[in-house]
Amino acid sequence: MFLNIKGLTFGYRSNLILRDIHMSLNQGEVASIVGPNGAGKTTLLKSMASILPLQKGSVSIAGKDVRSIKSADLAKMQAYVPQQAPLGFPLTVMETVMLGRKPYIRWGVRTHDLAIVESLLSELHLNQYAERYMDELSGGERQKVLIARALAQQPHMLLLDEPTSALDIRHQLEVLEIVRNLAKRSGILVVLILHDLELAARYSDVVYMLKDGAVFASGKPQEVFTAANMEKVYGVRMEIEAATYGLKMTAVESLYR
Ligand SMILES: Nc1ncnc2c1ncn2[C@@H]1O[C@H](COP(=O)(O)OP(=O)(O)OP(=O)(O)O)[C@@H](O)[C@H]1O
Repeated sequence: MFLNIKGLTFGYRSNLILRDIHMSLNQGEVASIVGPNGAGKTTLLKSMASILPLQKGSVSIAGKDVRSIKSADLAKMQAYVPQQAPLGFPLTVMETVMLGRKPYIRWGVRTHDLAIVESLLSELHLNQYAERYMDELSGGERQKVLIARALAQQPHMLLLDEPTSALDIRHQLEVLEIVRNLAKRSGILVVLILHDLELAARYSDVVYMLKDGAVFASGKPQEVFTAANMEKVYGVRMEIEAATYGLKMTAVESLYR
């Protein structure tokens, strides 16, 4: 297993958020973390990314405890894209994506770094924005640039917090297809937080469904997205059927009325 999480428990002050999480993920897999608002998805992803300190339990990557990996090495192994990133001082799209190369750049930008950035801008159809400043982009365009920056890191593990929330349907599919191809082609482990469960079913090999900070169900999409699980976790009665591309889920009624 490439990523192993054992007994991860985390709290903000006395408030327990994650309870005894166990996860095992392989390279080349696309895994989604789903669950209702406040279930602990972002807290879990930040714990995986070593942004939050480990309080209890362990996280290991390629057999190594993350606490024993130097932060410069960790930056080459994993890339994390938050829901929203602060803009900071003004940078162009090109400069922002180039920041992803930082862990590899010692004395200056090489033609190799430039080639990687240019190929990502082209793959994500961002070339025409290369010289634009980040605050001159739409929310969706900015989200794609942040994904390009993460890919420029050439990580073994890509952690994306709701990468499609600001994107229209065409760009949602574009981004998810790019990351899925990357997982399959380059053997990267991709972990996504997704609220759109049909997209999660369509693009994930494995799904972790959280409820109140614990893993309620995990496995293949069709094993996790059952009407019984949806009712218990989301409090919504749903009809779920197999579709050409994954699963079709229709909310029948909320149980809170
Ligand atoms: N910095 C913080 N300090 C204290 N509590 C926090 C902090 N960040 C998050 N929380 C709390 O932790 C819980 C889990 O938050 P988290 O952001 O992990 O949930 P989530 O499942 O990602 O939610 P959403 O779907 O709404 O993004 C929430 O109750 C939230 O209020």
